[in-house]
Amino acid sequence: MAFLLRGAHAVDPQVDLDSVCDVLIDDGKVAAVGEGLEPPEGCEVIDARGKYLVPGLVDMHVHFRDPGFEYKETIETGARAATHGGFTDVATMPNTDPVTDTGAEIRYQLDHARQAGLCHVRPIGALTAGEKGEQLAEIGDMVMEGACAFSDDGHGVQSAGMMRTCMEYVSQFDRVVSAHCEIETLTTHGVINEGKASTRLGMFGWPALGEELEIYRDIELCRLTGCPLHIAHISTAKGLDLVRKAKAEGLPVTCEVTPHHLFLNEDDITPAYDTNLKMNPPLRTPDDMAALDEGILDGSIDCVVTDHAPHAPHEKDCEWEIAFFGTVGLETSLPLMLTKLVNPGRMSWKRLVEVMAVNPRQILRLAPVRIERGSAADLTLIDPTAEFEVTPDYLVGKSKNSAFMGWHLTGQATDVFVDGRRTLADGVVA
Ligand SMILES: NC(=O)N[C@@H](CC(=O)O)C(=O)O
Ligand SMILES: [Zn+2]
Ligand SMILES: [Zn+2]
Repeated sequence: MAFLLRGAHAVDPQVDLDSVCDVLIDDGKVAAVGEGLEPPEGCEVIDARGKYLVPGLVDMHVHFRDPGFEYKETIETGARAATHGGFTDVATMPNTDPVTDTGAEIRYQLDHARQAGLCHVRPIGALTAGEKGEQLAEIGDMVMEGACAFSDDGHGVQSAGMMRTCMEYVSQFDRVVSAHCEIETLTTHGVINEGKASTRLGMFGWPALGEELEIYRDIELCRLTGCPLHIAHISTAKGLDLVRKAKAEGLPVTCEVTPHHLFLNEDDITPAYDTNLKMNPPLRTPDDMAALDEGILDGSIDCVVTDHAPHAPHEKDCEWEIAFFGTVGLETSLPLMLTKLVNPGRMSWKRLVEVMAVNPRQILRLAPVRIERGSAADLTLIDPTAEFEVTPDYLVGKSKNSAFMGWHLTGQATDVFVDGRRTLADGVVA
């Protein structure tokens, strides 16, 4: 099937493209980019005037809960949510049951993703067997089967010696270690950021120091081992300063931020105590939020990820202390970035494409996708003016635990193409 997208504003900093043009998709590839293109026989013409066309969006940190917790999300329902959110690629974290720590588990995910037939699913393998932090996982086997990166996300690897071994081992392959930075002896029992929020509410605090110390440790291990390091869901101003310094020294260090840490802080938790605002790491202070905002705009933060963490109603509809950690995010990430940063003119479209498409592909060692002849036709078409409210019905994923429920947002993906197949058509998942 061929498609001619007419009159979209195409943005791709990789080929210095930022103009209104036509794009022809044929045989899974971008077949032509130009003005006044004529549709070949049997080609579907899509009126894309007023919309933006960008290289397909990538979310390099999601939890699809499959296998093991399919009541929260499956690879199929997660892929539907990703597609609805405008993504062509997602990288899935290995804290499944069993943990994704062997080649067979990587193959399971790729097989199920193929059956779903929507976005590309790029499995991240565990660093240690069972994410127990004791023995190396089958890292070589997982590379062979297609693991795009390695992480024990859900925890930090607590032992510095074990983390060193992991990084030495991974450094033999062209892969990055994504580190959930948290020293658990500092965060045990914590349910909310330590400081004003924990004191006022009388709840166990979760200190920023737990993240900052482990970021420091992992940067030094990166220096020692040469293994590329990616800091997952960075949430503190000091942690970001450490990443900035490491980058300035030329170390192979990158980091990501979530929309919830960019657009919410600990003061948003009261008065409602909405447990959808309980996540790991916790919402931090307004000052941390301001530092992350600066970091995503100035290039210190490399990409935006959702940490899409689906949970069932009974795991959230309870007291704050016992609620599970996490919020879904795939279907609100792009709309939030547009509403809060791009539409008000604080972030350029070029920068949006860098943080949501170009940089995550680089970090995951995926082939680049460009809006130029011959590239894979993995593309996202965006209506920056579409207004909607985040409601349970708007979310097509299996779980509805969104920290942004009830928000009014402007801008969303209308169409997605994956290898030239139209997986989202006028806002409807194929
Ligand atoms: N972020 C969360 O609050 N939860 C994640 C775990 C994680 O990303 O560390 C989960 O798997 O539920
Ligand atoms: Zn994590
Ligand atoms: Zn996570």
